[in-house]
Amino acid sequence: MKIALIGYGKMGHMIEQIAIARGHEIVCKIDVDNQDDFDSPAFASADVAIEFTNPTAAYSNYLRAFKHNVKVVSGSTGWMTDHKDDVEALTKDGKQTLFWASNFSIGVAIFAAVNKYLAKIMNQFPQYDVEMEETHHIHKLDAPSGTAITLAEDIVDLLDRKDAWKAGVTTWDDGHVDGSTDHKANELLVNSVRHDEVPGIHTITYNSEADQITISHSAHSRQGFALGAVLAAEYTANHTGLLTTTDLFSSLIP
Ligand SMILES: NC(=O)C1=CN([C@@H]2O[C@H](COP(=O)(O)OP(=O)(O)OC[C@H]3O[C@@H](n4cnc5c(N)ncnc54)[C@H](OP(=O)(O)O)[C@@H]3O)[C@@H](O)[C@H]2O)C=CC1
Ligand SMILES: O=C(O)C1=N[C@H](C(=O)O)C[C@H](O)C1
Repeated sequence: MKIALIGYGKMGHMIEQIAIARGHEIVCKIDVDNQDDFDSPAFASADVAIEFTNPTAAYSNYLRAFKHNVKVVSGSTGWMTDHKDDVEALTKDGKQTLFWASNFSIGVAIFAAVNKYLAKIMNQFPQYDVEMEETHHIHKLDAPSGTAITLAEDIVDLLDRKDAWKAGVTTWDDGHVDGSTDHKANELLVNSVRHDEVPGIHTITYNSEADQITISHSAHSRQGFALGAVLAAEYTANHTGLLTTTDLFSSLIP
Protein backbone atom coordinates (compact mmCIF):
# COMPACT_ATOMS: atom_id res chain seq x y z
CA MET A 1 0.00 0.00 0.00
CA LYS A 2 1.15 3.58 -0.70
CA ILE A 3 1.14 5.74 2.44
CA ALA A 4 1.64 9.51 2.80
CA LEU A 5 2.67 10.85 6.20
CA ILE A 6 1.29 14.20 7.38
CA GLY A 7 3.35 15.25 10.40
CA TYR A 8 6.83 13.82 10.75
CA GLY A 9 7.36 14.11 14.50
CA LYS A 10 7.54 11.42 17.20
CA MET A 11 4.54 9.46 15.86
CA GLY A 12 5.33 10.07 12.17
CA HIS A 13 8.83 8.60 12.55
CA MET A 14 7.61 5.50 14.42
CA ILE A 15 4.76 4.91 11.95
CA GLU A 16 7.22 5.11 9.05
CA GLN A 17 9.37 2.32 10.55
CA ILE A 18 6.40 0.03 11.24
CA ALA A 19 4.75 0.68 7.85
CA ILE A 20 7.97 -0.18 5.98
CA ALA A 21 8.46 -3.33 8.12
CA ARG A 22 4.91 -4.39 7.13
CA GLY A 23 5.76 -4.00 3.41
CA HIS A 24 4.21 -0.58 2.72
CA GLU A 25 5.75 2.26 0.72
CA ILE A 26 6.00 5.81 2.08
CA VAL A 27 5.35 8.00 -0.99
CA CYS A 28 5.30 11.44 0.63
CA LYS A 29 6.17 13.05 3.98
CA ILE A 30 4.58 16.41 4.76
CA ASP A 31 5.81 18.53 7.65
CA VAL A 32 5.60 22.26 8.41
CA ASP A 33 8.25 23.29 5.88
CA ASN A 34 6.98 21.46 2.73
CA GLN A 35 3.24 22.18 2.73
CA ASP A 36 3.21 22.54 -1.11
CA ASP A 37 3.66 18.77 -1.31
CA PHE A 38 -0.05 18.41 -0.51
CA ASP A 39 -0.55 19.30 -4.20
CA SER A 40 2.13 16.92 -5.53
CA PRO A 41 1.43 13.84 -7.70
CA ALA A 42 3.18 11.75 -5.00
CA PHE A 43 0.64 12.81 -2.36
CA ALA A 44 -2.31 12.19 -4.73
CA SER A 45 -0.97 8.68 -5.44
CA ALA A 46 -1.30 7.61 -1.77
CA ASP A 47 -3.93 5.01 -0.85
CA VAL A 48 -4.08 6.50 2.66
CA ALA A 49 -2.49 9.48 4.43
CA ILE A 50 -1.61 9.03 8.12
CA GLU A 51 -1.90 12.32 10.00
CA PHE A 52 -0.35 13.01 13.43
CA THR A 53 0.24 16.75 13.88
CA ASN A 54 -1.46 18.91 16.53
CA PRO A 55 -4.86 20.25 17.63
CA THR A 56 -4.77 23.36 15.38
CA ALA A 57 -3.39 21.82 12.17
CA ALA A 58 -5.38 18.58 12.00
CA TYR A 59 -8.70 19.70 10.50
CA SER A 60 -7.16 21.78 7.69
CA ASN A 61 -4.89 18.81 6.89
CA TYR A 62 -7.97 16.60 6.45
CA LEU A 63 -9.45 19.16 4.03
CA ARG A 64 -6.24 19.32 2.01
CA ALA A 65 -6.14 15.52 1.71
CA PHE A 66 -9.87 15.27 0.86
CA LYS A 67 -9.32 17.82 -1.94
CA HIS A 68 -7.32 15.06 -3.67
CA ASN A 69 -9.75 12.31 -2.53
CA VAL A 70 -7.02 10.78 -0.35
CA LYS A 71 -8.37 8.80 2.62
CA VAL A 72 -7.03 9.90 6.04
CA VAL A 73 -6.11 8.05 9.23
CA SER A 74 -5.56 10.55 12.05
CA GLY A 75 -4.62 10.40 15.72
CA SER A 76 -4.32 14.13 16.30
CA THR A 77 -6.26 15.16 19.40
CA GLY A 78 -7.80 18.41 20.61
CA TRP A 79 -9.60 19.45 17.36
CA MET A 80 -12.95 17.75 17.99
CA THR A 81 -14.68 20.55 19.93
CA ASP A 82 -14.46 22.91 16.95
CA HIS A 83 -14.79 20.56 13.97
CA LYS A 84 -16.65 17.35 14.92
CA ASP A 85 -19.84 18.34 13.04
CA ASP A 86 -17.91 19.39 9.89
CA VAL A 87 -16.05 16.07 9.81
CA GLU A 88 -19.28 14.10 10.25
CA ALA A 89 -20.84 16.00 7.32
CA LEU A 90 -17.78 15.52 5.08
CA THR A 91 -17.64 11.76 5.68
CA LYS A 92 -21.42 11.14 5.56
CA ASP A 93 -22.38 8.34 3.16
CA GLY A 94 -18.70 7.60 2.52
CA LYS A 95 -18.14 10.82 0.50
CA GLN A 96 -14.74 11.23 2.17
CA THR A 97 -13.00 8.81 4.52
CA LEU A 98 -11.49 9.59 7.93
CA PHE A 99 -10.40 6.95 10.45
CA TRP A 100 -9.95 8.90 13.68
CA ALA A 101 -9.16 7.53 17.13
CA SER A 102 -8.04 9.32 20.28
CA ASN A 103 -5.90 6.23 20.93
CA PHE A 104 -4.84 3.55 18.42
CA SER A 105 -3.42 0.95 20.83
CA ILE A 106 -5.14 -2.41 21.24
CA GLY A 107 -4.50 -2.11 25.00
CA VAL A 108 -6.61 1.04 25.21
CA ALA A 109 -9.34 -0.60 23.09
CA ILE A 110 -9.48 -3.41 25.69
CA PHE A 111 -9.32 -0.86 28.53
CA ALA A 112 -12.21 1.13 26.99
CA ALA A 113 -14.35 -2.03 26.92
CA VAL A 114 -13.56 -2.69 30.62
CA ASN A 115 -14.37 0.97 31.43
CA LYS A 116 -17.82 0.63 29.82
CA TYR A 117 -18.53 -2.64 31.62
CA LEU A 118 -17.54 -1.15 34.99
CA ALA A 119 -19.63 2.00 34.44
CA LYS A 120 -22.73 -0.12 33.76
CA ILE A 121 -22.17 -2.18 36.95
CA MET A 122 -21.70 1.01 39.00
CA ASN A 123 -25.31 2.11 38.29
CA GLN A 124 -26.25 -0.40 41.04
CA PHE A 125 -23.74 1.07 43.55
CA PRO A 126 -24.35 4.79 44.20
CA GLN A 127 -21.95 4.81 47.17
CA TYR A 128 -19.00 5.02 44.69
CA ASP A 129 -17.96 8.33 43.13
CA VAL A 130 -15.77 8.25 40.03
CA GLU A 131 -12.81 10.41 38.91
CA MET A 132 -10.23 10.15 36.14
CA GLU A 133 -6.57 11.14 35.91
CA GLU A 134 -4.34 11.15 32.83
CA THR A 135 -0.56 11.62 32.82
CA HIS A 136 1.48 12.57 29.72
CA HIS A 137 4.84 14.08 28.76
CA ILE A 138 5.41 17.82 29.24
CA HIS A 139 5.31 18.56 25.45
CA LYS A 140 1.63 17.66 25.12
CA LEU A 141 -0.43 20.63 23.87
CA ASP A 142 -3.92 19.53 24.93
CA ALA A 143 -5.50 18.65 28.29
CA PRO A 144 -7.37 16.51 29.11
CA SER A 145 -5.96 14.01 26.62
CA GLY A 146 -8.13 12.82 23.74
CA THR A 147 -8.17 9.33 25.27
CA ALA A 148 -9.39 10.69 28.62
CA ILE A 149 -12.19 12.55 26.84
CA THR A 150 -13.28 9.40 24.96
CA LEU A 151 -13.25 7.34 28.20
CA ALA A 152 -15.12 10.13 30.05
CA GLU A 153 -17.77 10.33 27.29
CA ASP A 154 -18.34 6.57 27.64
CA ILE A 155 -18.82 6.92 31.44
CA VAL A 156 -21.22 9.86 30.96
CA ASP A 157 -23.21 7.78 28.43
CA LEU A 158 -23.48 4.73 30.70
CA LEU A 159 -23.40 5.91 34.33
CA ASP A 160 -26.75 7.49 35.17
CA ARG A 161 -25.42 9.78 37.94
CA LYS A 162 -22.92 11.58 35.67
CA ASP A 163 -24.30 13.99 33.04
CA ALA A 164 -21.08 15.62 31.81
CA TRP A 165 -17.31 15.52 32.26
CA LYS A 166 -15.30 18.51 33.47
CA ALA A 167 -11.61 19.34 33.08
CA GLY A 168 -10.07 19.66 36.56
CA VAL A 169 -6.48 20.58 37.37
CA THR A 170 -3.29 20.14 35.35
CA THR A 171 -0.26 19.57 37.62
CA TRP A 172 3.23 20.23 36.21
CA ASP A 173 6.65 18.87 37.17
CA ASP A 174 7.71 22.16 38.77
CA GLY A 175 4.71 21.92 41.11
CA HIS A 176 2.50 24.59 39.56
CA VAL A 177 -1.14 23.74 39.09
CA ASP A 178 -3.61 25.14 36.52
CA GLY A 179 -7.37 24.91 36.79
CA SER A 180 -9.63 23.91 39.64
CA THR A 181 -11.21 20.75 41.04
CA ASP A 182 -14.54 22.55 41.63
CA HIS A 183 -17.31 20.45 40.14
CA LYS A 184 -20.91 19.41 40.69
CA ALA A 185 -21.88 15.91 41.85
CA ASN A 186 -23.25 15.08 38.38
CA GLU A 187 -19.95 16.06 36.67
CA LEU A 188 -17.09 13.60 36.13
CA LEU A 189 -13.82 15.32 37.06
CA VAL A 190 -10.84 14.66 34.75
CA ASN A 191 -7.45 15.76 36.13
CA SER A 192 -4.20 15.93 34.14
CA VAL A 193 -0.53 15.55 35.08
CA ARG A 194 2.31 16.67 32.78
CA HIS A 195 5.47 14.82 33.79
CA ASP A 196 8.81 14.20 32.09
CA GLU A 197 8.50 11.98 28.95
CA VAL A 198 5.55 9.76 30.02
CA PRO A 199 3.97 8.22 26.84
CA GLY A 200 0.48 8.02 28.42
CA ILE A 201 -1.28 6.75 31.57
CA HIS A 202 -5.08 6.77 32.10
CA THR A 203 -6.54 5.87 35.50
CA ILE A 204 -10.21 5.64 36.49
CA THR A 205 -11.00 5.47 40.21
CA TYR A 206 -14.28 4.58 41.91
CA ASN A 207 -14.09 5.55 45.58
CA SER A 208 -16.49 4.77 48.45
CA GLU A 209 -16.15 5.15 52.21
CA ALA A 210 -15.32 1.44 52.45
CA ASP A 211 -12.90 0.93 49.57
CA GLN A 212 -11.56 1.96 46.17
CA ILE A 213 -11.60 0.30 42.75
CA THR A 214 -9.00 1.49 40.24
CA ILE A 215 -8.47 0.52 36.60
CA SER A 216 -5.44 1.86 34.77
CA HIS A 217 -3.73 1.64 31.37
CA SER A 218 -0.09 2.61 31.04
CA ALA A 219 1.69 2.73 27.67
CA HIS A 220 5.35 1.59 27.88
CA SER A 221 6.18 3.49 24.66
CA ARG A 222 4.49 4.89 21.52
CA GLN A 223 4.92 1.52 19.75
CA GLY A 224 1.31 0.39 20.39
CA PHE A 225 -0.15 3.67 19.08
CA ALA A 226 1.99 3.50 15.92
CA LEU A 227 1.22 -0.15 15.13
CA GLY A 228 -2.51 0.56 15.64
CA ALA A 229 -2.31 3.48 13.20
CA VAL A 230 -0.75 1.28 10.49
CA LEU A 231 -3.37 -1.45 11.09
CA ALA A 232 -6.02 1.29 10.79
CA ALA A 233 -4.51 2.40 7.46
CA GLU A 234 -4.68 -1.18 6.15
CA TYR A 235 -8.36 -1.32 7.24
CA THR A 236 -9.12 2.12 5.77
CA ALA A 237 -7.81 1.16 2.32
CA ASN A 238 -10.89 -1.13 2.01
CA HIS A 239 -13.53 0.90 3.91
CA THR A 240 -15.20 4.30 3.59
CA GLY A 241 -16.81 6.99 5.76
CA LEU A 242 -16.08 7.91 9.37
CA LEU A 243 -14.22 4.98 10.96
CA THR A 244 -12.70 4.29 14.37
CA THR A 245 -11.09 1.57 16.48
CA THR A 246 -14.41 -0.09 17.40
CA ASP A 247 -14.73 -0.88 13.65
CA LEU A 248 -11.13 -2.11 13.41
CA PHE A 249 -11.25 -4.35 16.50
CA SER A 250 -14.95 -5.36 16.25
CA SER A 251 -14.15 -9.05 15.65
CA LEU A 252 -11.87 -9.17 18.74
CA ILE A 253 -13.66 -6.95 21.29
CA PRO A 254 -17.45 -7.30 21.60
N1 LIG B 1 -4.35 8.70 18.72
C1 LIG B 1 -3.20 8.22 19.24
O1 LIG B 1 -3.06 6.99 19.43
C2 LIG B 1 -2.09 9.17 19.52
C3 LIG B 1 -2.28 10.49 19.30
N2 LIG B 1 -1.26 11.38 19.47
C4 LIG B 1 -1.54 12.75 19.05
O2 LIG B 1 -0.91 12.94 17.78
C5 LIG B 1 -0.43 14.27 17.65
C6 LIG B 1 1.06 14.26 17.29
O3 LIG B 1 1.80 13.61 18.31
P1 LIG B 1 3.41 13.52 18.22
O4 LIG B 1 3.83 12.87 16.96
O5 LIG B 1 3.81 12.94 19.51
O6 LIG B 1 3.78 15.08 18.17
P2 LIG B 1 5.10 15.77 17.58
O7 LIG B 1 5.05 17.18 18.06
O8 LIG B 1 6.29 14.94 17.90
O9 LIG B 1 4.89 15.72 16.00
C7 LIG B 1 3.98 16.52 15.30
C8 LIG B 1 4.62 16.90 13.98
O10 LIG B 1 3.67 17.57 13.15
C9 LIG B 1 4.31 18.68 12.57
N3 LIG B 1 3.32 19.66 12.13
C10 LIG B 1 2.79 20.71 12.81
N4 LIG B 1 1.91 21.36 12.02
C11 LIG B 1 1.87 20.71 10.84
C12 LIG B 1 1.15 20.88 9.63
N5 LIG B 1 0.28 21.91 9.47
N6 LIG B 1 1.35 20.00 8.62
C13 LIG B 1 2.22 18.99 8.74
N7 LIG B 1 2.95 18.79 9.87
C14 LIG B 1 2.76 19.62 10.91
C15 LIG B 1 5.23 19.18 13.67
O11 LIG B 1 6.23 20.04 13.18
P3 LIG B 1 6.88 21.16 14.18
O12 LIG B 1 7.51 20.37 15.29
O13 LIG B 1 7.83 21.88 13.31
O14 LIG B 1 5.73 22.00 14.66
C16 LIG B 1 5.81 17.86 14.17
O15 LIG B 1 6.88 17.42 13.34
C17 LIG B 1 -0.83 14.96 18.96
O16 LIG B 1 -2.07 15.61 18.77
C18 LIG B 1 -0.99 13.82 19.95
O17 LIG B 1 -1.90 14.13 20.99
C19 LIG B 1 -0.03 10.98 19.88
C20 LIG B 1 0.21 9.67 20.16
C21 LIG B 1 -0.81 8.65 20.01
O1 LIG C 1 0.02 13.38 22.99
C1 LIG C 1 0.27 12.17 23.21
O2 LIG C 1 1.43 11.77 23.39
C2 LIG C 1 -0.84 11.22 23.23
N1 LIG C 1 -2.00 11.63 22.84
C3 LIG C 1 -3.19 10.87 22.74
C4 LIG C 1 -4.24 11.44 23.65
O3 LIG C 1 -4.37 12.68 23.71
O4 LIG C 1 -4.99 10.67 24.26
C5 LIG C 1 -2.96 9.38 22.89
C6 LIG C 1 -1.84 8.99 23.79
O5 LIG C 1 -2.29 8.98 25.12
C7 LIG C 1 -0.59 9.81 23.61
